[in-house]
Amino acid sequence: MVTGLQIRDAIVRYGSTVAVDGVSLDVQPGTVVGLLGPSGSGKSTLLRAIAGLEPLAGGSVSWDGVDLAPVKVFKRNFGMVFQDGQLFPTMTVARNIAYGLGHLSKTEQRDRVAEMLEVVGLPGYGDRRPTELSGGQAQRVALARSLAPSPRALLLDEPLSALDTGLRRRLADDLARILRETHTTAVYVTHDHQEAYTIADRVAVLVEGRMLQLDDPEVLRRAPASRDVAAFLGARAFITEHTARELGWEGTLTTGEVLAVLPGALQVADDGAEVQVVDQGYTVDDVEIGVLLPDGQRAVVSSPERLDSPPSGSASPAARRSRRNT
Ligand SMILES: Nc1ncnc2c1ncn2[C@@H]1O[C@H](COP(=O)(O)OP(=O)(O)OP(=O)(O)O)[C@@H](O)[C@H]1O
Repeated sequence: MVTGLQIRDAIVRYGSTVAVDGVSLDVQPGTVVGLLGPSGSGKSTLLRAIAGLEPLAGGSVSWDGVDLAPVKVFKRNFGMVFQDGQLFPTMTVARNIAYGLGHLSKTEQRDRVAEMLEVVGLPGYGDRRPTELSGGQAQRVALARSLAPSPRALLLDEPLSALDTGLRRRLADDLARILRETHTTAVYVTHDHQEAYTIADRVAVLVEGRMLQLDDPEVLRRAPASRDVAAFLGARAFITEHTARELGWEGTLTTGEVLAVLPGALQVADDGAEVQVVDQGYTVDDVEIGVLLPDGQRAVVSSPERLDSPPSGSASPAARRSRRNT
């Protein structure tokens, strides 16, 4: 029997714009699928179509094999969390979380609110107003409010994007843990690769309304299905087996395959190949050293520190494979 969410050949149009162009994917119960793609790639539109907020021009959205087309938004039993949690400003945190719990008794509501505050790490915050919360706390409350009525799935649209980078990383870890511990079925929209890899069991890469690949993060990084996917994942250089071997790589490629050099794929090593260093710059995590590969392409080598005298760096390749060539 088919279980969970099924999207088949979904098409959403705004006038002449095809925002979602024939996307099919399944979300198994208790798993999280990330929708990752650049701005305007159709992520939010697909999420809204799943929620029933945008009509499909073609295809279907089903739950447990039942077509949801005739089911109204509020009857679909999906929870939603947006970039700005949209808490009711005049209600306390507790009343916000209890909002969808009208079918329970007052005592049951109180217990559920306390349980949800515990889950999102904010026990004792029930009497506060949304204005008395930090951005991160407000998003946790929004999550608690969406989870409280036990929706069959949660649809999250860039829920962390209004937060600063450090908080974002921490909350992404928390969110991943909460979704797993509560066995929540979820679709998670983001344009942040790291966030998608942290939170989602499988990640769908959307570009211009089309789904280019759906895989777990490890497979996406190791074997992007095309140059477009690899480029979106950060590859700037695509090298042949010959060049890869000059860099010390020992694998083999089949005809037509090239290696996509993803961020972090090349590292400084004493016994690596010699390459010309063209520039160096700091990132939050490490130093990025711009180098010229033997075939003249520019690539970036990650290093914990700057090279003091960089006449020739050396790079040990761990480049990732792109299955398709041009
Ligand atoms: N209400 C609308 N009316 C007309 N066109 C729209 C509307 N909403 C989105 N679009 C268009 O549909 C396409 C997909 O937009 P969508 O918001 O789904 O992308 P996205 O991947 O979520 O982008 P972002 O990451 O910037 O939020 C874009 O070309 C956008 O301009």
